[in-house]
Amino acid sequence: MIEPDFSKGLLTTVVVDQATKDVLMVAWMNRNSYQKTLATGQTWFWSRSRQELWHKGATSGNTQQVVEMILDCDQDTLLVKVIPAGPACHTGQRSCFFNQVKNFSKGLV
Ligand SMILES: N=c1c2ncn([C@@H]3O[C@H](COP(=O)(O)OP(=O)(O)OP(=O)(O)O)[C@@H](O)[C@H]3O)c2ncn1[C@@H]1O[C@H](COP(=O)(O)O)[C@@H](O)[C@H]1O
Ligand SMILES: [Mg+2]
Ligand SMILES: [Zn+2]
Repeated sequence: MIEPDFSKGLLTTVVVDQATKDVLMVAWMNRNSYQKTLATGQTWFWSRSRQELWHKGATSGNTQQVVEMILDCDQDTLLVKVIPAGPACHTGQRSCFFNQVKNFSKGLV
């Protein structure tokens, strides 16, 4: 099995909805959370702010069932395709990405 490269630190992890392809959240994994994710089929992260192992949904119930894990070309970023049990974001939004900065698409073809 291909192995992640932890030599530069935590694995940046992009979580997408398997069905809609929406980006749900970006978080970080250490070796332990990576192994836990592989072993359990649910997402586990290393919370940088709380400095603790974090099983996504442990308190909210909004766990993420892993469908596929893909490493990028140099193995330092992980894409995880999931089936979410509920909103990914602690605000209740489905995705953490709802703060539109600017939309340049008007007038583009
Ligand atoms: N549930 C979430 C959650 N879901 C998605 N995210 C995103 O995950 C990112 C990475 O989390 P980190 O803890 O590593 O946060 P960070 O970016 O280093 O620092 P902060 O943003 O926390 O200041 C956050 O920036 C959010 O964009 C969340 N970040 C934090 N939580 C908290 O996690 C706790 C447990 O929630 P559940 O796992 O759903 O039970 C609750 O206290 C939630 O407030
Ligand atoms: Mg943050
Ligand atoms: Zn969020």
